[in-house]
Amino acid sequence: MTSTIAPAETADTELQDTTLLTAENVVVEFPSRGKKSFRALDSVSLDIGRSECVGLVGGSGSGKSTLGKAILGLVPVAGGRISFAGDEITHARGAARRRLASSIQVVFQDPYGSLDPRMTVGQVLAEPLVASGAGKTSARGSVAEALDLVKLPRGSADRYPSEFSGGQRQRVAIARALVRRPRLIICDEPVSALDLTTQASIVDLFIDVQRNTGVSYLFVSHDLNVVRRICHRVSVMHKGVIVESGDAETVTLSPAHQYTQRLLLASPVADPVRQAARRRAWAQLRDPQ
Ligand SMILES: Nc1ncnc2c1ncn2[C@@H]1O[C@H](COP(=O)(O)OP(=O)(O)OP(=O)(O)O)[C@@H](O)[C@H]1O
Repeated sequence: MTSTIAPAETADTELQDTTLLTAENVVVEFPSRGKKSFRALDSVSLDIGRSECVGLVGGSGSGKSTLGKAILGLVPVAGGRISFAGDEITHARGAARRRLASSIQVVFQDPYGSLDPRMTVGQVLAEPLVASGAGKTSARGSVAEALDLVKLPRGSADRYPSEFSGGQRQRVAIARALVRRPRLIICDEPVSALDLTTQASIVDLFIDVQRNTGVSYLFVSHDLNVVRRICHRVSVMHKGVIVESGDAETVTLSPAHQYTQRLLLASPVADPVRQAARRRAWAQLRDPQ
């Protein structure tokens, strides 16, 4: 499907640079009662190219969401540097952060909790546009384009979130992220709350949206099978540190780090390729090089 929603304009100076986001040695610490502060991110480095999907996998509490929040300016960064489209945004606040809000969007795990039940889908989607000064006609056009992109009928704009299934609500949440034409979407476990069939259709949707708009994703997940399907590259986090990075196929099927091998063994297995990868992971854990 071809959409009229194009990626946001790029400045001439950026055209040579294919990197959209860079995190260098990022440190995030949280206060910890009675002890010295708890380091949730310890010198984390990662980059995301234009139109690229980079996966961030790891177990619960490994720091995946914290990196997303650091990029969004939702937690203070105690060390290191984050740049977006050539500009440093590590400590961006106020007007600078508000300008970034149209370029960096987020889709959360919970399609039930993330939509206001009192607003129609059209109102949910138009709200950020109207708040940033768009006229009603232009907002209506952008809402229709966003609904097209997520393959929901345009008539969905007049309905309430409660009238939709979990997968359809996640489509609405993706449309809300797209409506301001972002260049990067932080997808924080966006399919984890969905059943397997719906998961597959939403992953396919993310892939289609990327093809149609050129948007980049930081795709946070604990599921190696999901990131192998959608991501170009993957980084693996454990206890606030990136322990392994590489192309998605290699990291998810032939991981080098013991922690990733354990994640692979913990993931459900259905097809022969994954079964072979699991056998290799078992062999490596038993007999490390
Ligand atoms: N605001 C906060 N205050 C104190 N500790 C926090 C805060 N936010 C996160 N943490 C801690 O930082 C660590 C990393 O949390 P984070 O939510 O980034 O993990 P995660 O990998 O996204 O886990 P999950 O998959 O369970 O969401 C955890 O130990 C968590 O308890």
